Amino acid sequence: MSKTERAKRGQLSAFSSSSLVAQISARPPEGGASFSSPRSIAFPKDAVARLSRLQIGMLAKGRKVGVRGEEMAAHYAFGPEDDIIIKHRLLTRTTTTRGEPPLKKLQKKFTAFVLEVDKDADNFSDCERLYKAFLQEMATFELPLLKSKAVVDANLREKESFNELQQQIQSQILQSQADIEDLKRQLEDSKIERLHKEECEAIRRLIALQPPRSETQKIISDLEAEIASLEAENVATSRTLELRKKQFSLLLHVVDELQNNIEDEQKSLAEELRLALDEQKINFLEEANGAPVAVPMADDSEQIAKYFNLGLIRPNAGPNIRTPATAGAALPARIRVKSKQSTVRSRKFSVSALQLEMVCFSLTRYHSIARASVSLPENSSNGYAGVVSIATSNWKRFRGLSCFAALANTQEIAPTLRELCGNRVPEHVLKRAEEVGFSKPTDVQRQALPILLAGQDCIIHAQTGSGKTLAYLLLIFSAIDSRKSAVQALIVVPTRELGMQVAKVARMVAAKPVEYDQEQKICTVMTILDGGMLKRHKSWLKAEPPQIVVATISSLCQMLERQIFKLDKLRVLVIDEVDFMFNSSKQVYSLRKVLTSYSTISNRQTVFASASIPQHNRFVHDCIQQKWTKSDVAHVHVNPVEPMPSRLFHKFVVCSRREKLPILLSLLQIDQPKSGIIFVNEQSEKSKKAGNPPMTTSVIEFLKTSYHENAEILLLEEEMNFNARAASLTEVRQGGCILVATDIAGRGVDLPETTHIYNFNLPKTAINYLHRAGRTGRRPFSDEKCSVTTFITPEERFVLRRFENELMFQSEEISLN
Ligand SMILES: Nc1ncnc2c1ncn2[C@@H]1O[C@H](COP(=O)(O)OP(=O)(O)OP(=O)(O)O)[C@@H](O)[C@H]1O
Repeated sequence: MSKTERAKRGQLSAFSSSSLVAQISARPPEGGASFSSPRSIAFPKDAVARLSRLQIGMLAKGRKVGVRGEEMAAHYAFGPEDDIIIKHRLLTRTTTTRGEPPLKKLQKKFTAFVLEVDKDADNFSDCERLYKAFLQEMATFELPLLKSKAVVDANLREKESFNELQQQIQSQILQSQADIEDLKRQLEDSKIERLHKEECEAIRRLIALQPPRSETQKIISDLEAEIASLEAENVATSRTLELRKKQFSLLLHVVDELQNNIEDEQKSLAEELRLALDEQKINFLEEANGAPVAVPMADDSEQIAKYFNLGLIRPNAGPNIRTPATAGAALPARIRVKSKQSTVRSRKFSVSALQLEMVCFSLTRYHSIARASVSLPENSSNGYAGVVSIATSNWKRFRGLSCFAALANTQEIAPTLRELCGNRVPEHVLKRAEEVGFSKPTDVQRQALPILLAGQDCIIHAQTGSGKTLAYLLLIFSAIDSRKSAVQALIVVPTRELGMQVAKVARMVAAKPVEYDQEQKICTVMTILDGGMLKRHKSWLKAEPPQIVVATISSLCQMLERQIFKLDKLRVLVIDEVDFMFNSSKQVYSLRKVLTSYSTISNRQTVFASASIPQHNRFVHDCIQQKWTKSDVAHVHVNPVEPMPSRLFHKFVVCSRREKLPILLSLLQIDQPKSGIIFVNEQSEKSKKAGNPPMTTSVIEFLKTSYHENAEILLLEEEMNFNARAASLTEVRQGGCILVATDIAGRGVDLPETTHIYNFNLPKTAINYLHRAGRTGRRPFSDEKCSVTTFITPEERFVLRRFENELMFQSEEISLN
């Protein structure tokens, strides 16, 4: 389409059919032009006269057209929408053979007419002709407009009936939906009814199987009688037991006294003997000057008689050395058996010179060892003041010798942590451990470290607060290479709190000691704990993987599943609080995966640790069977007859539930604990649903309003967020706080300042009691007495008694009246 055509169309489009009709019908202004066109047509002044004739004729025609236009407009009375439709149709529809839209054609005729009028010539007849042609063209519009109007009317009517139909359908749909809902409800009801009927039938059948009521009542009354008699028997047995206990302790006391008397007597006789011997040998020893001393072999009947009288020698059994106090001052000593095959050394003992001599004497006298000697060097360079040397062709003969056994009864000199670790643990770690006060090993460290450092898998089973963490950390430091950036040790813990604590100890021991000049790459420790910062860990692991990872099982598995890191370089895997992890249905699946799928026993050393491993023999068997550990796994069970630290003093208060809070307050006021933990059971689901506040809240609120001593009251429970929990623990570590906590603080958390534990609710199991109680008495070499007080209702007494039997402790009832 050309520009001019588009312009024309634009002009025409500004012309609606109605406006055209209106324009045509408009009266001409007085004395002005008789026709108005889309563009205002200005007649030149000199042409007015010439046109006057034409004007008169046109005026008449114009009026005619105008009247006609008004009639049409009135007849059709189109609205603006119709106007648009008609305009569109008139502009676009082509009805003529020349293919022009009607309006364009009409406009052309109108334009031709106007131009003719505009001509400066006597062309009235042309104007007349063109005017008629224009009117004729206009007449052709009448029929299409009527048709359109009819179509529009029909459409409108159709639309209305359609709307009506739609409304009807809509209401029918709504009705049907309501019917469907009704039917559904009926179906559900009938299903429930059927289920109830089936249940009723099953119950009826079950009831039919039961014996008659009278028979059951008889059985119940028989059982009640039996229980009553058992209870009576139990009471009688308890009384007898109490009596026996008292008798036994009296007996022990008497025996102790007797033993003391005997020892005093022996001491003075031994002193006498020593003086006599000294006198006999003084010259000989002086000559020897540190060289091996020959023990008299011939004619020693007098000596034997003396030793025998002193009770130091039993015939055919060798020397009976019972305590280091039996003779003279104690010296560090050792027995050395030298043979062709090898040299065997005994442990280090604390014995006196006289005892060593007696060992030699015994060996030569009773075991026919020709070459037995004792050396007593003046200055001991090797740390031993005396060594019994036995030269023999077959040392195995001496293994079961009573003198070894006898020396074993003497007080053994405990090795230091450094001696235990030897050169397996890096020097900077040992130095740092000593710097923070870990120089003497605890029992569990003494027993477990040789096994761990020899590379054996191990189950460390020892009392709470006994130092298991340091034992496995020392193994880790011995096994990893701090120059290699790879996860070489993994410690899995059950809670975030324990994870944070283990990581803290690991970082503390890994740090560079003060005054340590040597260049040393310190190994890094990462914690992956629940609710932790996955993104930060990802980039850390990507940039430079840490050597040690401390993780809770769920977070760890998340990372392993997403392959954020792998355990292909793992050398040590530690599972702390292992019994808890295996007992938790949420954790056990992931734990098994870590033990068997993500890493294998052949590539790593596996360590399990806990203060409570119920059915430990079964557990050891499972470890081997399920391939969680190698088959030579060692079970280091320290102090199995005393599962709890002996310096805990157990007490209990019997009271009703309502009395608990005031009694707790009175106890706190009496005990005045520097630092204490009040353990409260977690809120049950039933209580939560009933909308009751948790017990922790009640205790906290009560203490905050009633306990006015100089101690802050803090809270630790699962519902708190990670940061709030960490903040509570940090504050409690500083001391001077009373912590109200659920069992979340019961496992592994190390708060050495804690002196008092209060079980506001009786723990659910004996194991829970053990771990709660174990939050106190956590200074390995301290004698400080700590107390555990449990609040029980009268009905709970038998449960506490069961705990006492299971955990082998005794608790004392206290009364505040
Ligand atoms: N050799 C040591 N010398 C001095 N203190 C030690 C030694 N070993 C550990 N400790 C301290 O003993 C306390 C208890 O140690 P740890 O937390 O390892 O006990 P645990 O056996 O793991 O107890 P739990 O079973 O309750 O977790 C800690 O405060 C620790 O610093």
